[in-house]
Amino acid sequence: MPSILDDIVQTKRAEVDQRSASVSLEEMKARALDTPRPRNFFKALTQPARRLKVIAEVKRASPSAGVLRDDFDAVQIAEAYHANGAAAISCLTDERYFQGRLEDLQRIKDAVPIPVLRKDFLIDPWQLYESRAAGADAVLLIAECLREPEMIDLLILATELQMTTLVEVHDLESLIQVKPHLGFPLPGYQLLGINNRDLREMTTDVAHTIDLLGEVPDKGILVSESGIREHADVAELLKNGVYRVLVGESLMKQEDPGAALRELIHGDDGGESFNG
Ligand SMILES: O=P(O)(O)OC[C@@H](O)[C@@H](O)c1c[nH]c2ccccc12
Repeated sequence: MPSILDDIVQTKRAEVDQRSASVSLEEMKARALDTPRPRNFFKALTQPARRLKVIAEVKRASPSAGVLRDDFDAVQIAEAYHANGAAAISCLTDERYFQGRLEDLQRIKDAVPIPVLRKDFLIDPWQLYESRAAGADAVLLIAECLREPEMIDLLILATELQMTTLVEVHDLESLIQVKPHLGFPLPGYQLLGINNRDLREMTTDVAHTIDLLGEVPDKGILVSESGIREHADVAELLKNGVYRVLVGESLMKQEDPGAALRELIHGDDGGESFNG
């Protein structure tokens, strides 16, 4: 069954062709190498181990949910996330499907001291240079969007650029395919994301992460992504040894995303904390 990913990737290819016609690969590379060294996203997510780490996502809209909030100030939301316990920020930069902007990432990077992930559909080296030039500390590579040799090339380039890669899979097959490349070309640069959202059915189920755990080579680099709505979801993941989560929609939909993040981390009884 075709998924929306096929459409998105096609749009991205056209976008990259168009944009690289006005800014050449060489020029983008020069801009990237002229940017300060990235913050260590990998370390922020893995140290100390066995401690809940939340990547809080700044996302205005999504194909599955439409516009998530009307009053949207990317920097203000990122600052609220930082003040309420986020280990890192994820910023959607895709314009067409998520109403994001690369400029949001740039402004967030300047405003908060924690590392920032560029959440987009990255399929071409030009986009990795562009990410680094915009201040991204980490990039997303989605296994279902890339052939294996493309994944390998992009993993090498991201590492050369000193950015962490979040390697995302949904399907079991993709997980089996990417497994040997985690820790490549250098350990300490790749995290594994399991996306709980089924892009064909447009459904999410947190249990999906737990279902795939048997094939996860190292839980210490695992991030459970999507559909995490409340503290009970986090508690269930922690019980299964999953300490890292990526959360967007459930926070963005609340009037006060910072307070929502605090509640997600600690539970609304205010007492029980997995963060100590
Ligand atoms: O908003 P949610 O359900 O909390 O999910 C966040 C994040 O996992 C989701 O935005 C996402 C996961 N993988 C992606 C790839 C591209 C764009 C977006 C995504």
